[in-house]
Amino acid sequence: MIGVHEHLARILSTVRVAAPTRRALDGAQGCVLAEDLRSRVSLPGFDNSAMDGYAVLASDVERAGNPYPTRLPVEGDIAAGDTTRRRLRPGTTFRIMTGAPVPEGADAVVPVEQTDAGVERVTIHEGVPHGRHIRPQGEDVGEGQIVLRAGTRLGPRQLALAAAVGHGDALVIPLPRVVVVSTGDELIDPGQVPGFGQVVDSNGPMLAAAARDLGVVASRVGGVADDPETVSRVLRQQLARADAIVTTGGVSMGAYDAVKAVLSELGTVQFDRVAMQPGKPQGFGTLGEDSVPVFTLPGNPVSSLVSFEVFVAPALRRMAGRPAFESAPVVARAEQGWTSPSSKTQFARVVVTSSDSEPLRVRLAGGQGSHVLGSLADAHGLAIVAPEVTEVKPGDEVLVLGLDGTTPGDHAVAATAGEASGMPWFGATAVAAAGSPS
Ligand SMILES: Nc1nc2c(c(=O)[nH]1)N[C@H]1C(S)=C(S)[C@@H](COP(=O)(O)OP(=O)(O)OC[C@H]3O[C@@H](n4cnc5c(N)ncnc54)[C@H](O)[C@@H]3O)O[C@H]1N2
Ligand code: MOO
Repeated sequence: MIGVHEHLARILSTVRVAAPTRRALDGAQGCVLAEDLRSRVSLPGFDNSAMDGYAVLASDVERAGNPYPTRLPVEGDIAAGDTTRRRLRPGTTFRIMTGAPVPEGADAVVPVEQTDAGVERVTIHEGVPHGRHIRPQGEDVGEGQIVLRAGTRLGPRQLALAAAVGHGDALVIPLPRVVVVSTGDELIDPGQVPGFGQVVDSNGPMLAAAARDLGVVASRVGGVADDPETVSRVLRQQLARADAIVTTGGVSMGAYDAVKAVLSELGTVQFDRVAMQPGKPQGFGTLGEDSVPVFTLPGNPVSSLVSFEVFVAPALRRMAGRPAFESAPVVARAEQGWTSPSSKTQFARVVVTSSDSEPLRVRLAGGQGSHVLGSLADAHGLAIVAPEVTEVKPGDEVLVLGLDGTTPGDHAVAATAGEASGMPWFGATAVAAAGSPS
């Protein structure tokens, strides 16, 4: 038997970051940048108004107030999108909208609320100092400045910035395309009612969803018969469209374990018994001319999910140009005791709870058998119990790896502190403390 770290090390030293390719921003979400992006413009691109109001020379309105307001003639309107260059003559004003270019000669904007909102002439009740409510050109980003570094993952905010500074595309690491292949004569498609001896393919939808949750592209082939010729044909077909293949089932000691039979002859896949529970029978290697990584996961549903989280997810992140582990396990305290197999790393499915003042706490999410799907759906994380530990006692500290890309405790904080007390972070105090927009 080999250790979890040995199997993972072999995987991570084999998989490669995909070759960069240029993608339109709309198709680059979730990709990692393979180049530094420089701003092609300055942001804002021109001095513009932060308020709906009147562009003025501040000195013209400095005396405006009760009981003596200032009256100015309005030379016209400037709306956002107005591309005419205008000049403000001292002693006059333009009505201006938020985002519209400030006319040359104006050095402040009086918000409409401080006026009588006049169209031809405006009465200003309260003046503004020089520069007020003008967003100066280049205040945010300077032209030529590097705004996003190679290695940055493009999420909504990064895509917004890339677009705003003049880019329509970017050189990125493409998202790996994963194909999940479920093998087993007993499998039928989701939505069908199983007859005696039949089992619905739940691993396929689960692992494809887990891969998408991770931010890669996933598809699946369900119910592949436990017959070497069929498995071999399906794998060869999928090689053409896959950057990684994940199979489930057919890798233990059974007489009909076709995946093992086929891949023992093809490619570099090596089958090992990994000292972990669940997830003992594992295989990994590459296949085809392009050395596509192939992960053969055990068929038991919990075993396949744990194997995905521990071995496949880090590899896919690495292929996508991301760190293999983006969030470290957190420490939590066991609420109850449980046993763990000797000389194996145990990945126990746990429910995580938290309260404001105490450390995170965990309890087992129901039965721990490798086939137990009901409680798998309730779990928030996997408690990692070291091989030398055979018993976790109440109060012991354990490390917990989040499931579905979450950090353990996040959901618990939301559920306990949030819903129970009316989402205090959206409360009146929090909003007032955040200040007013400009
Ligand atoms: N003699 C031994 N038998 C077994 C050993 C062993 O060491 N010696 N290891 C056990 C362990 S541990 C595991 S894990 C399983 C792994 O088995 P396979 O990978 O060969 O998987 P199958 O036999 O095909 O299926 C196991 C189990 O999972 C169900 N299954 C399979 N695919 C799916 C799917 N897509 N969706 C839902 N459920 C699925 C299948 O019906 C079986 O019940 O081997 C032990 N045996
Ligand atoms: O590894 Mo099996 O996954 O122990 O049930």
